[in-house]
Amino acid sequence: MDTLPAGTLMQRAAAGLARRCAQLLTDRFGAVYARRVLLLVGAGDNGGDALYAGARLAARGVAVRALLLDPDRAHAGGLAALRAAGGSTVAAAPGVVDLILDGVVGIGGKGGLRPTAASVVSAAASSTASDGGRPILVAVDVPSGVDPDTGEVPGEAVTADVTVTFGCLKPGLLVGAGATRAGLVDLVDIGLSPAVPPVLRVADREDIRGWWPVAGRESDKYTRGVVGVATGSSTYSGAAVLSVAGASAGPAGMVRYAGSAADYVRQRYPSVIVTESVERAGRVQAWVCGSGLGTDERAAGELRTVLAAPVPVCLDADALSLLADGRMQDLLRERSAPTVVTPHDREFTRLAGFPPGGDRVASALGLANQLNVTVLLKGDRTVVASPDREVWVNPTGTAALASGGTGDVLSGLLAALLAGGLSGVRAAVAAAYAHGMAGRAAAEGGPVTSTDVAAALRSSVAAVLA
Ligand SMILES: NC(=O)C1=CN([C@@H]2O[C@H](COP(=O)(O)OP(=O)(O)OC[C@H]3O[C@@H](n4cnc5c(N)ncnc54)[C@H](O)[C@@H]3O)[C@@H](O)[C@H]2O)[C@@H](O)CC1
Ligand SMILES: [K+]
Repeated sequence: MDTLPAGTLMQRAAAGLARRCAQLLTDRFGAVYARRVLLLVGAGDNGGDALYAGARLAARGVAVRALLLDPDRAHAGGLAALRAAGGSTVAAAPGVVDLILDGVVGIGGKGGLRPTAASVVSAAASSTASDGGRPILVAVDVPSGVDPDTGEVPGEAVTADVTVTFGCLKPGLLVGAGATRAGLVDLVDIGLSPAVPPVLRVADREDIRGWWPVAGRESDKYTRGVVGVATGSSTYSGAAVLSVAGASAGPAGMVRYAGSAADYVRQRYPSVIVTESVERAGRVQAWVCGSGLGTDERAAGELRTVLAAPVPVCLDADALSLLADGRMQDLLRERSAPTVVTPHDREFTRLAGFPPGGDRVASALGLANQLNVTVLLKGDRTVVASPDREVWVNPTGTAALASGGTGDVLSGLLAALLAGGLSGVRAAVAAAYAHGMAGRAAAEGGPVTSTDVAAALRSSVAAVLA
């Protein structure tokens, strides 16, 4: 990087940005020529990228106008290039705009958009495209107002259709409120190799296929793993059935159920070996414990037995409520086998003593460190963080999964992956990925219940592994 001339990276960024804009214009309007582009230009290099990209578009016959937020500090080279290519500046957003380039702030931005910038952005966004629709909004590097490192949106921010980002995927484009502001994220390679490994990784299908335990010719039901399900109760028998459904869609060779919903589970899943308590369940290679268990003395006893087992454990729902008790947390920290917890925001707050807040990655890492567990923090972009500071984001999430009982399916599947021999992190990431795909598949048939997600899970797993 030291050997590159200063402007080289900016030229590469601008070239990638202009290419993407040209493609968006062609897709929507059939051509690039004579389209109208408005650049919103801040005082830093982010504005410079926008100006150079604007110059490239102007050279292709686009009518490019630049609105400079701070005319005296606008990138001088970029502005000269734009003018030389036939572009011009304007004092206010024109009425007709086909595409807006948000070059207000990039990675140098602090806090939400300042008031002047916010009003310029909202005036521009309310202009009309030449086909009568809304202009396409393309963010340069990050949507201005989004914290690039955390995804926090502390005030006003741009909501983009597409974000063209340079060099690496910033965490703020992948998690939290920032992810929903970024729209589709396009990465432009500008020839930078990161000095440190990425903090945040996004799971893809190849990862999941590579990790998922597959039965070989030598496998039997025990070598494929036995998963123990300690969820539900006579009152909450549905939770038991949903966890068993999740566990059954995983790679484990056998599912054992232990709890007071045993009869109910036996009727629905004749292949599941049922008992009334964890103590009497026999050997398992991993447990899932919590949902529908209740929080009474009996439930606490079952959780203690699960925590004492020298096998991986996935804890959810009522188990997390019971863990708000500090003595239980000591049992957790003493475990040597992997533990995964799968909280939503309220459960996270109870466990950690603080809410996840805007920086979901830092929060998940903090809890993972505090409890010595892998944390799967549920959300639109579920975050998985391990005690050794590995962090993944799941890209398959869908609003369809925000429905009661879907978490039971997820934790059942996660435990089956633990029983199949995956590490806590991989089991969590793979379960979230497949669960998201099942949620999407279920949503194709209309409003989704957790039963639909459970029903879609097997074929979604098969599709991911195909
Ligand atoms: N660092 C690199 O290697 C590269 C950087 N590039 C571009 O350079 C950008 C970073 O440029 P800079 O460091 O100059 O910083 P930015 O352009 O991101 O922002 C700094 C400017 O924005 C103003 N500002 C800060 N917070 C604001 C807020 N909340 N509301 C309104 N204005 C605010 C500041 O007064 C300052 O003038 C990247 O995001 C990227 O677009 C690219 O050209 C490619 C290479
Ligand atoms: K921007």
